[in-house]
Amino acid sequence: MLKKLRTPDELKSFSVKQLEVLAGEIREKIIDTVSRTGGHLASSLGVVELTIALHRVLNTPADKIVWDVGHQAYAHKLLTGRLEQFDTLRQLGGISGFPKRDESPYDAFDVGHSSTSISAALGMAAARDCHGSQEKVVAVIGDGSLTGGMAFEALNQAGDQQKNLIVVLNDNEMSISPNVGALSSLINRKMTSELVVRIKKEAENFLSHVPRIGKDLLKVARKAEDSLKGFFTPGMLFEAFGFDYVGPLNGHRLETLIPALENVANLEGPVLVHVVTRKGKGFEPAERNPSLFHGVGPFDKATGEVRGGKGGPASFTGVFGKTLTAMAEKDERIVAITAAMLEGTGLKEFSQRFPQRFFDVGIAEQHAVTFAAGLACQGMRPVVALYSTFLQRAYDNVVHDVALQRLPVTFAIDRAGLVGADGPTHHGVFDFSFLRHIPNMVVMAPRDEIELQRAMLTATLHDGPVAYRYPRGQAFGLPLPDAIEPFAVGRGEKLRDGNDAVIFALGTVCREALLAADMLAGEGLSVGVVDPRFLKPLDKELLIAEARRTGVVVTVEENVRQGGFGSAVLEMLGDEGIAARVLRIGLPDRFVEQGTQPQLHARYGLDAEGIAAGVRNFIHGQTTNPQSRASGA
Ligand SMILES: Cc1ncc(C[n+]2csc(CCOP(=O)(O)OP(=O)(O)O)c2C)c(N)n1
Ligand SMILES: CC(=O)[C@@H](O)[C@H](O)COP(=O)(O)O
Ligand SMILES: [Mg+2]
Repeated sequence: MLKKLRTPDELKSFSVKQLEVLAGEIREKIIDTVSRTGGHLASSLGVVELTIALHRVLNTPADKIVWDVGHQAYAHKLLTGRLEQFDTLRQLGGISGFPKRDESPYDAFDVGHSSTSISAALGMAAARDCHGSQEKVVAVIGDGSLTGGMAFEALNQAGDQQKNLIVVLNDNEMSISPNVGALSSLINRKMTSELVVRIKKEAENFLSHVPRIGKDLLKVARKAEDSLKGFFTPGMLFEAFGFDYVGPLNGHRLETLIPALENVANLEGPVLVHVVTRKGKGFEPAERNPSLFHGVGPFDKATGEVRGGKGGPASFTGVFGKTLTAMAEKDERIVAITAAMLEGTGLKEFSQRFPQRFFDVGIAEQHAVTFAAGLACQGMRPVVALYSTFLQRAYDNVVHDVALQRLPVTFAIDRAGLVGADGPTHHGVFDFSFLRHIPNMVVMAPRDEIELQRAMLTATLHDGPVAYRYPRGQAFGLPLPDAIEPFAVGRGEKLRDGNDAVIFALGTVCREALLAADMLAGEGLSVGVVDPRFLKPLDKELLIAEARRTGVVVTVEENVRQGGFGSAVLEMLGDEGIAARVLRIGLPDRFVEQGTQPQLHARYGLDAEGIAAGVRNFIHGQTTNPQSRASGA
């Protein structure tokens, strides 16, 4: 059936039985493909019926479906003409793991970061009303993504404007890990007993003071099933925002889901449809362990065993998590904060060892940073572990709430550089540029895991904001020393002498620069390598001395060239009046596509061969890096 389907419009002629068969085929295709490509399996499996029902009821692409995060849109892709390309999912040159307007007219909004769907859908609804057209606009948001503040900013405006807008809340009680926060307790109707007692007291107090009807209301409330626990429904929350509330609906029963959505589609004003689904539905290992199968690498579809999961060096994330836990044993001021990325940021062990000093704030990066600022004001040493791409959300909080007050907040920036298959929404290639101009910040990029530990200790000893960044994936397997030695702030290290040119390589690219220098030595070129360690403050003395000595400088960074480390070196040399030729190797002024990390490093001249080619050409007089030119820099 899936093979024969040409457009989602054809779903309108299918019986519910046929649609159920189709759902099975879609699941099979998703499991089979993701078992080879890796990807966001559990979230996509959970919304197969919901996706079918939406496409059956709506007239897409005229009607708009705005997926939040977009990691659950695989069924949507299969229903909207991408079956043939589906095997290329998340591969270099293949289809994206997220909705993309360039990829299909059915993809209404580009996404990858969470909590944007209601804002974007409301914008579309407002535009529709300006144009005087009639299309329907639907935002589909998960319970995890609803913890992001932007979702509430949008609900606030939507309830006020009363535009025709449908928000589908896909409630599977999971973010990547189990969902957190008071809101999730309300939505899942699993209020903790303290919360129930508190609400009960407050509500009874309130109701007993309502003139005339208060006492009756109180009686009703008391009689309600499970006392007041049953009286408070998630619907009340959304109704308070001016939405009509429909639900909770079983998100896997097409025979009830379709008519319910048909009714909703005819309602006026904003409507919130609460749909309950099971993350990983239809693949037992994913249902059992939805966190593992949230974003998973290739696996054996017969057993659910994830391939290549064990063995090999620890990841940078793993070294960070272990080291922070060890440091927290010695320093009681250290607390750790994650924004819904417990496993992703390596904080699981810390959370178990120090439950009182660990905070998962939900998908709320801005709040995470300002919350850390509050902790720091009161003498704690908060470490906010965020992916580079998600820290973008909290830029003003870093500036205004942390740096301005010179608060000792540490930013542990994971997934810095090119992350691979998630692609342009997730590459962490801007943090050098958006951090280095902030006064009071210290910014480090360790070249390996030993240096990561040193950066971590340096951060806890420094009385002000510090950031250090490290990449996705395995570290180099270096033996970690028993004692960690902190850096002197602003001091780099010369790793190799050379007279024809010097490479300043910041971060894990340093290792590739050393390999490049080896290659060039084989060709008779003498190239030095310096690890600057600090993006800010720069080790001026060392960098200027090396620039003066060789007169030929090559900077290397896994960040956009605009405003990054190379720019900092150019500014320094300009300010100091040093005449040196400078080549900047880094990422171009455009969004980098998806692909494996090695593929992308090679494409953008950031591996040893690429760096060697750039340096060789530059020494021989070519003024720009050929790799960057070929890739559009
Ligand atoms: C701003 C931002 N922070 C963090 C993430 C990482 N992330 C992706 S999906 C996800 C959980 C989303 O949970 P939910 O919306 O409930 O969707 P589900 O996977 O349960 O279907 C998180 C934390 C993100 N994409 N964007
Ligand atoms: C959709 C999303 O934002 C996350 O699931 C992200 O893909 C996780 O990335 P890692 O696999 O690097 O943890
Ligand atoms: Mg969820």
